[in-house]
Amino acid sequence: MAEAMTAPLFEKVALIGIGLIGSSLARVIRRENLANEIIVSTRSAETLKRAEALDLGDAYFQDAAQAVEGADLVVVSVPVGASGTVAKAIAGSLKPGAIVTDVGSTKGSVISQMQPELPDHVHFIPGHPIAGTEHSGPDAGFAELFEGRWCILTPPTGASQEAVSSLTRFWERCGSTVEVMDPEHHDMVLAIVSHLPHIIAYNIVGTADDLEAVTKSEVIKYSASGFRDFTRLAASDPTMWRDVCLHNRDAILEMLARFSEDLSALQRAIRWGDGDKLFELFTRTRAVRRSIIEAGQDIDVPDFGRHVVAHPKKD
Ligand SMILES: NC(=O)C1=CN([C@@H]2O[C@H](COP(=O)(O)OP(=O)(O)OC[C@H]3O[C@@H](n4cnc5c(N)ncnc54)[C@H](O)[C@@H]3O)[C@@H](O)[C@H]2O)C=CC1
Ligand SMILES: O=C(O)C(=O)Cc1ccc(O)cc1
Repeated sequence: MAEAMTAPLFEKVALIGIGLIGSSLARVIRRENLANEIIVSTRSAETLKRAEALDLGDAYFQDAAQAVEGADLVVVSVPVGASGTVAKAIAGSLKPGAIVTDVGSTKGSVISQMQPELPDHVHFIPGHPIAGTEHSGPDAGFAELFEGRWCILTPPTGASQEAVSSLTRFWERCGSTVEVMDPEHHDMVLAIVSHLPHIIAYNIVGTADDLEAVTKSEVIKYSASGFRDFTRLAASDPTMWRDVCLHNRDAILEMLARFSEDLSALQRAIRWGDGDKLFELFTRTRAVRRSIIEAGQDIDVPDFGRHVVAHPKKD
């Protein structure tokens, strides 16, 4: 009975892209015995060599088409702007009945890039683990990344329930809880909870960096304040976040417009000395933080930090 619990879910898994997310998957797949064979593929020869040195898989291919041959599960973990190129490259080599999924931070755009390229004989079930760090590359990954996190699946209408269940079981064995959602809803929700915070962080750190010409090293010197939290997000991978901004454009612009209005109201309250308004807002936002902690959804940042320090960026 115990053996059935730990039996591999897939015979052969192909991981296309072996950065933070792909390499975390490789590690958890091996640790949890989720597949008999792990095939690793990535565009750059240097990254592929590094993945091999880290012993992340059983076979390594620069050519994604070769990598997916005979695979039961294909996980595409590349910057969202590269999804269409990858789908086109693998389309002709996919095994009938294979599940093709991705981990991209945007869903509408990934679906419109990948869906038209993929053959009808595969099950395309897009996904997004809500788990990550500001680090990238194969060294940055770790098997525990998905533990206690959400993973959102956005299956197209008419998708095979069996394929959705199979992918759900996979993510559950990685430690995540799965939620199914429409891609449009996903993109709107993620715009406010993930994309905007990163954009705001990039902006505030950029502004401080511009000011540094005037204040010299004071930005670094006094950064053990609120600014430091923003610098972690603003250290995230530039390619990944450029693609997120370009590929969730409408939802991000809508949220940014709302954010700007609220910022103007805050600016007005400060200008006119409206202490009540400031106090009311700060009390409301403090309650949001408390409910996140009560729901057990706060990320232990120091622990995260400690772990990723041991796995510095390498891509
Ligand atoms: N970094 C994070 O915290 C999270 C990222 N994601 C999503 O996961 C995906 C991957 O992100 P990371 O692993 O963080 O990125 P990463 O930069 O660590 O790794 C990306 C990988 O894709 C490869 N790659 C790039 N273009 C390629 C192409 N055309 N063909 C084949 N391989 C290609 C790179 O060589 C690298 O191995 C992105 O779509 C991102 O939006 C999702 C959740 C969290
Ligand atoms: O590092 C952080 O705080 C993150 O927010 C990680 C992250 C980045 C992108 C995603 O699509 C999901 C999670």
